Amino acid sequence: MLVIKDLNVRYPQAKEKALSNVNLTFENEEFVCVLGKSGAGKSTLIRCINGLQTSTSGSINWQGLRINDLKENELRKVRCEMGMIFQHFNLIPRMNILQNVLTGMFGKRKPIKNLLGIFSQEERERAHKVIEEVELSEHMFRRVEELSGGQKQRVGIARALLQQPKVFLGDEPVASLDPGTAHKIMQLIKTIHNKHKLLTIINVHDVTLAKKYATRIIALKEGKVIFNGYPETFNEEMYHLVYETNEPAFFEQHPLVMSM
Ligand SMILES: Nc1ncnc2c1ncn2[C@@H]1O[C@H](COP(=O)(O)OP(=O)(O)OP(=O)(O)O)[C@@H](O)[C@H]1O
Repeated sequence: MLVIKDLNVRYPQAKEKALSNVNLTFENEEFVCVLGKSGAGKSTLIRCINGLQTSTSGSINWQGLRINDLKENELRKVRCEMGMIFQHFNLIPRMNILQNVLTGMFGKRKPIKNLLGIFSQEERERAHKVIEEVELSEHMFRRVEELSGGQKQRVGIARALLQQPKVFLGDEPVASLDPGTAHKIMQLIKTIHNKHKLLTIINVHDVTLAKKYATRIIALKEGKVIFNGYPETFNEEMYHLVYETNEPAFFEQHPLVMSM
């Protein structure tokens, strides 16, 4: 269980808080999508959860451990339990898929072994298995720079999966992809989420995707939680409030999209 209590984040020199009195509880195996306008605080929230961003006040408890009080080596262990995928993939372009995926193990190994690129047979086999899970086995030795965006995100997912995480975090993982590919990647994330029984927390801009895949939606506005509930209850009124727009909500106009 992940419990966030009275979390506040104010960046140095910032006038407003990026997160303001955030209180949230996540049960293991939930699939949560976080919505909000640009600048609402979504990335800050994700970065706080994996300890990349320190909080100004408040607490984050993961399985009874207070993340924001941990020393660097303890934090490293917690981060190993949190696989992360990114909008721009954060891969090493000149390295091949297998080499990129193997970096997912780095947190749990001796630095010298990482530096020399020494991996046991068992470690390589595990890497092959996760590459198979994201359906990239036949491209294993291709350089990442030659891949499409969707394939790159599959590599990112395989790398995170190799960590054997308990939490899967995504900071806009489908924002750089076309709508069809975005659906395929969300479907893959959901399949992996179900198979590995992960707690998944993902920032998305696309409400339709959130409503289709999430078991819960959280919406942030100016650093505050303004919606926390079932996807089906995130309605047009809430859409207008979150995105400060009078435009009709696409998902309400096209019920067929919801049944895709
Ligand atoms: N490193 C930083 N230093 C100062 N201010 C920051 C920093 N990172 C984010 N902010 C500010 O904190 C607020 C929340 O930003 P955050 O990136 O968390 O929002 P977001 O909802 O993820 O936005 P986007 O959808 O555009 O990625 C914004 O006002 C932003 O300008």
